Amino acid sequence: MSLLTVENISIGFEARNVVAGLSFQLQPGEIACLLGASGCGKTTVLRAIAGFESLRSGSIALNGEQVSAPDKQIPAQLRGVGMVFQDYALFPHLTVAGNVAFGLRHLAKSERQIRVQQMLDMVGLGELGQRYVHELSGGQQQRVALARALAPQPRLLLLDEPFSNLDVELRERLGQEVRAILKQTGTTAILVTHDQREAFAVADQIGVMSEGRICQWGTPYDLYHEPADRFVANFIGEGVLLPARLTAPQCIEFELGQICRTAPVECCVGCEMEVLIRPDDIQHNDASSLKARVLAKAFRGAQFLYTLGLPSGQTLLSLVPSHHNHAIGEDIGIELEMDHLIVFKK
Ligand SMILES: Nc1ncnc2c1ncn2[C@@H]1O[C@H](COP(=O)(O)OP(=O)(O)OP(=O)(O)O)[C@@H](O)[C@H]1O
Repeated sequence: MSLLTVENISIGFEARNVVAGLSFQLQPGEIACLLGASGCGKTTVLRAIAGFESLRSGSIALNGEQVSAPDKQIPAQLRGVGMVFQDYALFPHLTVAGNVAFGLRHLAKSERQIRVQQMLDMVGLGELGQRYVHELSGGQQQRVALARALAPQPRLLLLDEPFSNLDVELRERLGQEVRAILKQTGTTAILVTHDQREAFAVADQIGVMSEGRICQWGTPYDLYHEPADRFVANFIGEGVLLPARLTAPQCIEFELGQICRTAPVECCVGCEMEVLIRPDDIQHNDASSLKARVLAKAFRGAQFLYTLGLPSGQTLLSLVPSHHNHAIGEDIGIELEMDHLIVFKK
């Protein structure tokens, strides 16, 4: 049985619907992410699952038990759902251990102390239980918030932009750490974020959201390599869409040449389409007769991300090992190496 079933929910404020007919399911132990631009309704969905927003239509069930429907709302404190907020919402007047113990008042003192220490050890703060929150770094505070939310062993953990106050590098590292902790404890969780690197680091399944709907639900790999539409293709990863045409039942021709493979759209010979070219589809090869001009370059450590101009005026992106350091304005040889063919009908 699914741990969480969100079925066709709509949520609105006054005349406006901000979530419209949204559905998804989570299996026990699964980590999902709702990913989307600011204002698309991610937090509203999370709040509805927690029990803080009412539904206009649809239903939410936890372990098969309906907890939300238009005429029903089980109170938040009875749902067994934990939350980690963007600002951590830690209590400044309590020690780290006091914060983690907050949701454990139902346990006997000795049992509570053992659980608090286990949680702090798990998040790598075993020695810091007696510190106060202001004596910790942002990353340490984030871990206290996680330990506090996990301590009562919620059946579902909701994380609302939990890394947004941290710098980019720390975000990715903590994202991986949080994933490891959730997996270790078998916790089912939903992360809400607008940052796809964070989503990729943490989630098993991602729902890409736009205007209160889920456009595509899938693994990070599938979203990147098999985006369902132009919106997801543009939102996930980098890339450009180039004009193309079907020249034979299984051959697509465009400015960089011809690819003969079954196109993942129904289309007649002669039909116009667009092909998605990711930076990793374009290999640098000095010996290639296909040339493109370096228009811009961004150093990414091991690689450069080159923006390349084609003779038609179209631009491309290419990830090239950074020992190939070419100047802006230089023409370089490129070749196409595509494992995944992604096309959209015009
Ligand atoms: N209590 C409320 N009253 C009226 N409108 C609201 C309320 N809460 C949210 N909204 C509106 O609903 C829409 C979705 O908000 P929500 O916070 O769910 O988006 P989000 O995707 O989480 O955005 P962000 O990443 O900026 O937090 C926004 O347009 C927001 O202004």
